[in-house]
Amino acid sequence: MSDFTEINRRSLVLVGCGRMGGAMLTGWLAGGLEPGAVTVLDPKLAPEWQDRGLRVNADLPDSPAVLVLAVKPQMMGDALGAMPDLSDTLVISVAAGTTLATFEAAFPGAPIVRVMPNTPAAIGQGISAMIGNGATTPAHLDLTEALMRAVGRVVRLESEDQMDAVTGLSASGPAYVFHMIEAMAAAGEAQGLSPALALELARMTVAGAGALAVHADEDPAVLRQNVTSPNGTTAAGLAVLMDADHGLPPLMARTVAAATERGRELGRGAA
Ligand SMILES: NC(=O)C1=CN([C@@H]2O[C@H](COP(=O)(O)OP(=O)(O)OC[C@H]3O[C@@H](n4cnc5c(N)ncnc54)[C@H](OP(=O)(O)O)[C@@H]3O)[C@@H](O)[C@H]2O)C=CC1
Ligand SMILES: O=C(O)[C@@H]1CCC=N1
Repeated sequence: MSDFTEINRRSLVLVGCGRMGGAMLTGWLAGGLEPGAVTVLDPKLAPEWQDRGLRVNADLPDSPAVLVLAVKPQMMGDALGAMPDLSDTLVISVAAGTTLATFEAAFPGAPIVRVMPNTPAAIGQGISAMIGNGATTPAHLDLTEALMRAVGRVVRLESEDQMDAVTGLSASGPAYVFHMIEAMAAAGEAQGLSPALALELARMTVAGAGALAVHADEDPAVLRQNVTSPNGTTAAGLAVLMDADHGLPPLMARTVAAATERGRELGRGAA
């Protein structure tokens, strides 16, 4: 259980309870956040969140401990425009792109932390990166880390400049992995397996390999070599996948670069 004493006493406001906000809220409630201490603002809140003891689309409490902004970057202007003065509240944003400077303009003098989580947070297996502005104290950063640890691991960044690359790697990354499952399953089907069997094999291969990569002492490169018998099947497959010109490395480099650049665009206010 996380120490949410301060938040339970002063409350938390969550603005936007969609895929990411909902995933985090699930972990926080499981981690000891009291439902009555949470105000959720979301005009189209999913039915699963009704009747859970949360304060839904209610007036904001006086001086909440934390305000979490989890709306799309394109909606952030509207959301910020509806916020009162919250000078004694820790503001946390999970929005891609939107910069600390944008939030500082909306909440002058407030402690603000940008966090970049990912959706495995929904099952407590997320990874979040965080960076605070100049008004954050160690206590603010510790409180943010406690919240995000309730839904997975946390790393602290040295500079906000790293945030777009983090977004392009670990926040968008689950989608790349899900697509890899889709691609592996389709490839298995092309070799004659049934769709259901191919999907089960692909899904569990990615899940098992991911778990092994986390729990094993060896680097992923060594784990890959452990699978690869000289002149065997894996070597034949990897000769295609690891091709320096047409394989996964240049494709993944372009993928993460495109996502990173999109984060920068969103930070400049692009629609
Ligand atoms: N999904 C992901 O994997 C990740 C997302 N993020 C970030 O999280 C944020 C949310 O993304 P995600 O959860 O995917 O988006 P969703 O669209 O699933 O959730 C956003 C929610 O906020 C609601 N909303 C819109 N405007 C307002 C408002 N003014 N006040 C209150 N609620 C509002 C939306 O309602 P409606 O649908 O009616 O517009 C929706 O329910 C984004 O900034 C994104 O960059 C970060 C890391 C990973
Ligand atoms: O696609 C997006 O813009 C959001 C941010 C990272 C993951 N989803």
